[in-house]
Amino acid sequence: MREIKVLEVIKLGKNFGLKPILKEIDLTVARGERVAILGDSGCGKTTLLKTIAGFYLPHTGEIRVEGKIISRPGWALFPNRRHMSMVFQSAALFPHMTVEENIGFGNRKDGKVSARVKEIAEAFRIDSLLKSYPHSISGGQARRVALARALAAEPSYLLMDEPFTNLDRELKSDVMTYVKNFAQERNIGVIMVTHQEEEARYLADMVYVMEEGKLEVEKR
Ligand SMILES: Nc1ncnc2c1ncn2[C@@H]1O[C@H](COP(=O)(O)OP(=O)(O)OP(=O)(O)O)[C@@H](O)[C@H]1O
Repeated sequence: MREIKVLEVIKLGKNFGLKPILKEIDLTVARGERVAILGDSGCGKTTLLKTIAGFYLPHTGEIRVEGKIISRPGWALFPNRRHMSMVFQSAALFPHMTVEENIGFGNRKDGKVSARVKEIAEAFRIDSLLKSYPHSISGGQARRVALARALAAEPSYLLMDEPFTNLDRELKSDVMTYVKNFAQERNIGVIMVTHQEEEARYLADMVYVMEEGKLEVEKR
């Protein structure tokens, strides 16, 4: 049988307490495809990404990667076994590690990885910070380190929660172009959550809109 290289979210539901946050979400993202999700604050975008990444269990439905179930009610494959990288809204760097160690985290310390870390750090203009610790860098720099860490792992799927906020215009454009090319060249499936329509249209092949826990293809 032909291998299906696709991430499938099927009728996914998630509650916090009694409140339904995600309602029967269906979403398919193939390797090499880029999807953006637009939506107002509080509609459930972060909850969806964290459920796909394996940090939350769904209440209904399931998530499959290449045909295999990775999340269903009562069971989820560990986040670090999913070949996914998640860029959190808060950057979430490891405070006791240098920028270089943060970016290289999760990779074997071979020459290939250090060359990749160096290349990404240069592209994101954080190469002068490699020996610094997260407490001594700015919010925009921390966000670029978080993005660099996610790319350096060369995931099959990249999940990004508002990844380009805090970056000035010129830098944002360079970083977005680099992420887009990186994903394209390596056949990485991307799901990005954002409030910015411009970012969504630039990065993604397909834009969805989320409203009160429901996901629909954007109607233009
Ligand atoms: N851990 C949690 N426990 C209880 N309620 C939560 C939790 N996380 C999120 N919520 C609630 O779920 C709803 C959706 O939150 P979520 O963070 O997914 O929204 P969002 O669309 O990502 O918002 P924003 O754009 O502001 O980041 C909100 O009402 C939020 O208060």
